[in-house]
Amino acid sequence: MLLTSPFQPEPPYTHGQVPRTAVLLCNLGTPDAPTPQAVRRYLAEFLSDPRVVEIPRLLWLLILHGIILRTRPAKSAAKYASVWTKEGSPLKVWTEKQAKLLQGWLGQRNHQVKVRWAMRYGSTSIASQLDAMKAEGVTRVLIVPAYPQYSATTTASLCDAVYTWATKTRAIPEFRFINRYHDDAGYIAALASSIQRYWKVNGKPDKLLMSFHGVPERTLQLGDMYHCECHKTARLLAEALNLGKDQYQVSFQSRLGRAKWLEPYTEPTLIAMGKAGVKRVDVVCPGFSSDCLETLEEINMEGREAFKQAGGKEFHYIPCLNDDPEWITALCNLTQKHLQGWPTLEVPDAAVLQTSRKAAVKMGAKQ
Ligand SMILES: C=CC1=C(C)c2cc3[nH]c(cc4nc(cc5[nH]c(cc1n2)c(C)c5CCC(=O)O)C(CCC(=O)O)=C4C)c(C)c3C=C
Ligand SMILES: [Fe+2]
Ligand SMILES: [Fe+2]
Repeated sequence: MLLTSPFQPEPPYTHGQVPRTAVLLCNLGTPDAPTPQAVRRYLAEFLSDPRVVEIPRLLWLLILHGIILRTRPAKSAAKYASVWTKEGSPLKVWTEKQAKLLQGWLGQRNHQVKVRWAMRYGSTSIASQLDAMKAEGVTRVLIVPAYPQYSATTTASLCDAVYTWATKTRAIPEFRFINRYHDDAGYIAALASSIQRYWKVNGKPDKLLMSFHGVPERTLQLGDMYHCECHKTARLLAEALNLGKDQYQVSFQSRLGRAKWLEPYTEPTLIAMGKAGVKRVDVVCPGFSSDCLETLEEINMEGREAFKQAGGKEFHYIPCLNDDPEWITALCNLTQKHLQGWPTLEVPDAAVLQTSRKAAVKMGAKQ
């Protein structure tokens, strides 16, 4: 039966049992290839987002197009090439794997929930995944950011992408957003276990450096709680590891531009440690749930080099949680908690469907 009225039920409603609740695991995004052209495309979209760079628009667009997009893509592409895998960019590979595992974990608990993954910038966009979900008859979507700490530059920007898609959509699904899980017990325990496992094999360092992605300091003055959430994660992690205040440090990496960002910066911290006679430092990046350019290249390559050149002897990089089973379990528990009240196994109501069809026909819809 073909209906053309505004009350037209969407196709999946006319079929049998369909999963109608979905989870969308969202990460930042990454270039399609480690080439200057692909990196330029990615950076142009990323750095044009007013959530990411909050300086007067015209001035920024001049700097972005006049300087940054002329110089950075080639340099960044070479860095991406140094971490690229056969399957593609590590950020994409891990995010895809996490979504697959989360689907399996939730399935084991008898949830008829479809799990998809998306990137805020670049391919496998949030809009394309929401379109695909709608085509599958999904009516409720839980947005799960890959960022444990809330920042307007990342988390809020994901929300913007969802809302923008919604402005162009007639029948909008119900949405829920997880904003933060920086102090989630499962996330902290997974981090602590992965570090303890690493130390069991490799011994312990003189210092553990917990390096988080930086943001401009101004965002803190404007009310972004990111800085505080990173420090809370670090404190809880140190407590779980039984570390004294002199055994760990927090720093912020990946600064871009000349403005002051959250301090202390990671690289100068590593240099200061090397100069101060710290023999072994282990670096962990608790704010990144997947290894990516910022951890594999900036920390494990550039950071290592900086520490050693400053006189440090041993540098260890402790990988991100990636596909760690304890982490996937924590993600599953977190997801389940936020799905509460949403039936995740549902049979479409045939009576309601019949009534809406009759109403549509009455109003002139063709059969
Ligand atoms: C003004 C610039 C940037 C802000 C603010 C920012 C915040 C921010 N970013 C992440 C997570 C990631 N960033 C990644 C790469 C990356 N970040 C910036 C700039 C800002 N980030 C740039 C220009 C790049 C691209 C790489 C480069 O050219 O240096 C990545 C890795 C992407 C990958 O492909 O591997 C992640 C992840 C967070 C969590 C955050 C704020 C809290
Ligand atoms: Fe970034
Ligand atoms: Fe970087």
